[in-house]
This record gives sequence, C-alpha cells and structure tokens, in this order.
Amino acid sequence: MEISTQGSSFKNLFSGRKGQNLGIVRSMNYEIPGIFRLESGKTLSHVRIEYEMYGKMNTDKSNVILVCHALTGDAHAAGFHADDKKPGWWNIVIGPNKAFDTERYCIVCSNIIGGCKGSTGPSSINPETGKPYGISFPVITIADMVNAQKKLVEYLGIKQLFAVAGGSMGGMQVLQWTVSYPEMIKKAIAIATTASSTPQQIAFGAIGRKAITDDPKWNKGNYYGKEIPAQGLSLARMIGHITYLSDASMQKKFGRDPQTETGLTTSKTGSEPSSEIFPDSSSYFQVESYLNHQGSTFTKRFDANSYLYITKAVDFFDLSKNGSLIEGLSGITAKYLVISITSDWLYPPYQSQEIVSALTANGIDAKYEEIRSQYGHDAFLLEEGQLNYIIRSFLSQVLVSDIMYQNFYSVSRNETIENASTLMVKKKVNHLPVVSEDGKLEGIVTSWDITKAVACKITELDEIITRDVKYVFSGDKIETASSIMEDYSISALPVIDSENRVIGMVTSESISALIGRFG
Ligand SMILES: CC(=O)SCCNC(=O)CCNC(=O)[C@H](O)C(C)(C)COP(=O)(O)OP(=O)(O)OC[C@H]1O[C@@H](n2cnc3c(N)ncnc32)[C@H](O)[C@@H]1OP(=O)(O)O
Ligand SMILES: N[C@@H](CCO)C(=O)O
Repeated sequence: MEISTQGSSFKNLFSGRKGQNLGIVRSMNYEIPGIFRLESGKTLSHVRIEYEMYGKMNTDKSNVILVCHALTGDAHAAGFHADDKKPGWWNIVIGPNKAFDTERYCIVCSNIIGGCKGSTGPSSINPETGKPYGISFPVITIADMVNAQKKLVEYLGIKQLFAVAGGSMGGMQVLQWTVSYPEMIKKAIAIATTASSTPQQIAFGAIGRKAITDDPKWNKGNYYGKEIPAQGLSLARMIGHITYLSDASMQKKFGRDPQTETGLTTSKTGSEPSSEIFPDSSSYFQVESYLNHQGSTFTKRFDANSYLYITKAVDFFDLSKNGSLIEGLSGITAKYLVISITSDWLYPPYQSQEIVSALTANGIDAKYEEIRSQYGHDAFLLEEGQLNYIIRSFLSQVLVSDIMYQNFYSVSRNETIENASTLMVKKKVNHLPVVSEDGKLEGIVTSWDITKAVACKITELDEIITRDVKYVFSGDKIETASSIMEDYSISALPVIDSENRVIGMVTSESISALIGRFG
C-alpha cells in the first residue's frame, strides 16, 4: 500500500496566491516618425502615442498582450500613478496572478489616436499652425486607432501579439486588429461589443454630440484657453452613462430614494417633492444627483472635441463586407473569445452571438461566454470574478495538470478491504485508484463500494474493484474531466500518462474550488 501526503493543486494556475496590484506604474510616449496616413486619405505628422507597459517581455517578445480601451479610457489600465486615488481602469484583471498575469505576460495599453490622454487628438497642437487642432482635426476611424497602435507595436519590436483584448470600443479595436493584421494576432478577446454599430447606438451618440455642439461655449470647437462647453459635455456623459447601467442596477443602487444630503425634502404626504425644490429640481432623486456627479466629473477629465471624434468613429464602425459579416471576418486567423453581458442593453448579447456565428461560419475557433451580471454594459469593468475566470481559462487554457492532485493514495488489488477502508478514513478520501506494481491503472474503489462490501461481508478488494475505470490525461482540458464526471455521475478521476500509469487524481471538488475562487 502506498501512503503519501496529500498535496494540493492549482500549481501552475495560482501558485497559491491571489491576484495582486502592480504598485506604481508610469506612462510613456512614442512619436510616430514621418507622416501618418489615415483611412480618409488625410495625413497627420508628429503623432504621439501615450502608452503603459506592465510585466516583462520574454526574449522573443512572444508574450505580449495588447489591451484596448473603451470610449473614455486611457493608457493607464492598471496599477497606480503616484497621485492616484483609484487604480487604472482594468486593474481588476491586470496584475500578478490576475487573468492578464504580469508575471507571465507583458501587457501594453495605449491611448487611442483622437483621444485626450497623451495621444494626438483634437486638443493637441497642430504643428503647422501652432494652435490646437479643434475641429480641423481629421475624421478618425477604429482602423486608424489600430494602425497607430500597430506603429507602437512595431516600435516595441513585437512581431506577433500573443493576444489583443478589450471591451466596448476596445472590443471593436480587437475585431479590427484581427481583420487588418490577422498574422499578428494569436488570440483575441472581444467583450461587450459589436462588429457594426446599430441605429440605436448611433442615436445615443448623436444626442450626446448634439448636447455638446448646442452648448454656445463649444464655439465650433474653438474653446481651448477659454471656458469649456461643460454643460453640453456633462449632458452627453449623463446620457451615455445611463446606457452603461441597467434597469436592475439603477433600482439596486438608488431605488426611488431622495438625495437627502442635498437638503431636499419630501412633502408632508411623503411621496411628492415640495414646491421648494423648484426651479432647481435636478438633484431630488439619488439617481439625478448621481448622474450630475458623473456628468460634472467627466468634464474635468475629458475633452469635448475628442468626445465628438471618438463617438463618430464608433458610429462609422462596420466590419461587414458587401452586407455580409461572414465575408467581413473571413480573413481572421486568431483564436477568439467573445464575451457578452446579460444585462447589457447598449451592446446586447445578440450582437456578440452574431460575431461568433460569423467567425464559426469561417471555420475560426471562437468561444462564446456570457457574464451573468446586473451591472449592464459597464460590467466589463466590474465583474472581477467572472472576467478573471473566463479570460484566464481562455489565455491559459486550464488543463487537468493545473488542478490535479499529484500526491494521491492508491492500493494494490491484493489489499484487504479493511486496509483500504482504514486508508480512506484516515486520509479522508473517497476514491482509491487500484494500481499494479509498476503503477499502471487497474481499477478504482470508492467508499460506496466498501460500504456495500462490508454489508455483504466481502473481505477481498479484488472482488469489488471497478475495472472499466474512467480516466483523463494531464493534458486534457478541465471541461473534459468535468463532462466525464457529469456523464457518469462520478466525482473523481485518475489521471494517467501515455503508458497507463497513474500520475494524479482530479476531483469535482478541485474543479468547484477553481470556479469558486474566480466565479
Ligand atoms: C473602459 C475604459 O477603457 S476606461 C473608462 C472607465 N472609467 C469610467 O468610465 C469612469 C466613470 N465611470 C464610472 O465610475 C463607472 O461607473 C465605473 C464602471 C467605472 C465604476 O462603477 P462603480 O464602481 O459601480 O461606481 P458608481 O457607478 O457607483 O459610481 C461611483 C461614483 O458615483 C458617486 N455617487 C454614487 N452615488 C451618488 C449620488 N447619489 N450622488 C452623487 N454621486 C454619487 C460616488 O461618490 C462615486 O464618485 P467618484 O467616482 O467621483 O469617486
Ligand atoms: N464606462 C465606459 C463605457 C463605454 O464603453 C467608458 O466610459 O469608456
């Protein structure tokens, strides 16, 4: 009888540690040399790209993941700048032992062209005039954003990206990357996005833009050095922000509660606002106060002209070709993960499903996952557990070897039932693989087999062994192990090598623990 200490699992996956933060990070800037040509045919010179990098590139630079930000994001995706109160916008998934594991991958994130966070955009100085571009800045597209990122990637000496990932408009860049430069992308992760902006999405963008351009302070985009069109920009964000939430999340966050902190009171009947709140009734309800807050903080961090250009780029986005998305995505070679969010009404799950269908129709390996969340569209910034689990599984393809117990207990078929049962009780295990002298799998006994044997007064183990034993290989995916367990209603499987030798055990508990840890 072999007795050893039962050791645990998750070795390659978690190294027993939870995700950690990156600490202080810094932004860098790269200037694209020469002329940068846009999709429209117009050109820009001295184009600057703000970017951040976390983790180390390996020697052949094959471990780089490019993360693309959404509408109002920036290059600061994770960690803290010295004066930060909050970490970068995707800190929940980027860092040591997180899905974008900086001990394994090198993560690069850059601010898009057209933005206002260090990369060239409408608020940048036009080198030809010495003044901000304003609305003389050329129209930009998602493809232009990707082309600028490609220049950065080339400058960094990267021939192929291990992965490109992003949510919302970041997901559009992911799709565009794999269409424009298929040979440069191994894996692609597109979250809460679409391959073609719909009339409803364009409509929301249009109202936001109208709010800005109707603000007299917008002044045809010429407000730099003067008062900014704060009212219009704030209103644009308030409208946009509603679409990032959901009915359920708003119910949960605010209900119909009044914003008592502002001193507003309800009437004596308790259900109607008193007339004292007029004419300024904009903060009666908590949700109003919240939207005002979101609108006003936005004006301190974003440029109104950038908002116009970027939302227009989103509207123009359409990867279908001759009216067919299948044709539009036909050149893609990357392995895809497409994730949608159940409560996302801005980029509803059906749009992600359309992407997956078109990819699959082209024979592209595409996996579809749904994040179950009430947060609405912004869940891609918030659902830490599900995102980490889904993305990690896709990037690292969790295998049986990652979660199997390497130190396990086994018995020989000549053993007595009494000894086997003592071992099970002592070591608190319910399954014992039966192995030959050279460690080859011959069968399995369970605590249930032993209970039955004792009841029937059977003493020899050989009589109760299950010989048609199900097993897995260490290189199998955990999904394979899990479906065998489900199909045959069993809770543990021996793991064998190519010579039928038992090298470990995988249990339903270790799979549940994996999901529990990140689910
Ligand atoms: C995706 C990219 O690439 S980057 C862009 C991502 N970043 C943003 O969009 C920034 C603004 N967006 C948000 O804050 C988003 O809601 C999220 C998704 C990032 C964060 O969501 P949550 O953590 O759920 O925060 P929540 O939506 O509750 O907002 C919290 C803010 O509202 C304020 N707030 C909450 N209730 C109220 C209220 N009744 N009245 C006034 N303000 C309120 C909080 O004080 C907090 O303010 P702060 O952000 O200035 O500290
Ligand atoms: N909160 C996100 C949502 C848009 O995808 C942003 O502002 O970029």
